[in-house]
Amino acid sequence: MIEVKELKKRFGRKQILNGVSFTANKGEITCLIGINGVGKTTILKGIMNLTPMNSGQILIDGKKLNKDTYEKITFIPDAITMIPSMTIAEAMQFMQDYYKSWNQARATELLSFFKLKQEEKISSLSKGNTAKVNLLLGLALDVDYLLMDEPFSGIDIFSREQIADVFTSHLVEDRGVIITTHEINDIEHLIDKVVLIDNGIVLKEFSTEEMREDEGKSVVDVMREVYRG
Ligand SMILES: Nc1ncnc2c1ncn2[C@@H]1O[C@H](COP(=O)(O)OP(=O)(O)OP(=O)(O)O)[C@@H](O)[C@H]1O
Repeated sequence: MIEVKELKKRFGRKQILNGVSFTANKGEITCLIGINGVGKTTILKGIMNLTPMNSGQILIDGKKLNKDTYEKITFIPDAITMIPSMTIAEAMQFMQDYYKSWNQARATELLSFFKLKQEEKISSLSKGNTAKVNLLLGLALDVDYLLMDEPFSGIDIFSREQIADVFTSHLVEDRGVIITTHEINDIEHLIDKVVLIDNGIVLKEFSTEEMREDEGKSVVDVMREVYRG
């Protein structure tokens, strides 16, 4: 389980996070939602220690962040970080050389799942295929937790559907996923839990199934209530 406790973060005079707490379980997809600039990416970077927090605590399976906990998590940013002149095969080789946790069998499976050709250069890929390669490079690592920043951003509906399908496949399996997205409609049926961030705090944290069954509301219904009052 990832436990985020009372995270606070200021950029200059702007207090972005003001005591954010939530948990994300293994085997579940937890979705961070909130309007632009509310601090969703900052939270993911805080969990990875890429952005130092002013205060708060993060526990991974009960342990504070350390070298071993880092090997359990990977962060998939919203844009590919590979050199554009590389082919997909070269990018995969780079990951294999760099990460002990690289799982070549899973990478090969993801290539065919996303119908990608490994001889293609990253610079010549469509936006949708670039997003898929970006996901492939993260998903092929044998880690327990995946943090994904806006994996659906700026891509067409068919690519979005294909990317959504990976979440219900064994390629995500029993891993814990924290995802940020604006395309909630596409993935509402996949999400187990929602953490709604507003004004630097967690306004609501709920199970999508309980919300549907107990209150008959979708995630979008809850968002409308919160943002339109
Ligand atoms: N390195 C930085 N220096 C200064 N301000 C920053 C920095 N990183 C983020 N911010 C500010 O912190 C706020 C939160 O940014 P963040 O990217 O976490 O929001 P977000 O919820 O992910 O937004 P979006 O939905 O647009 O992706 C924004 O106002 C942003 O401008």
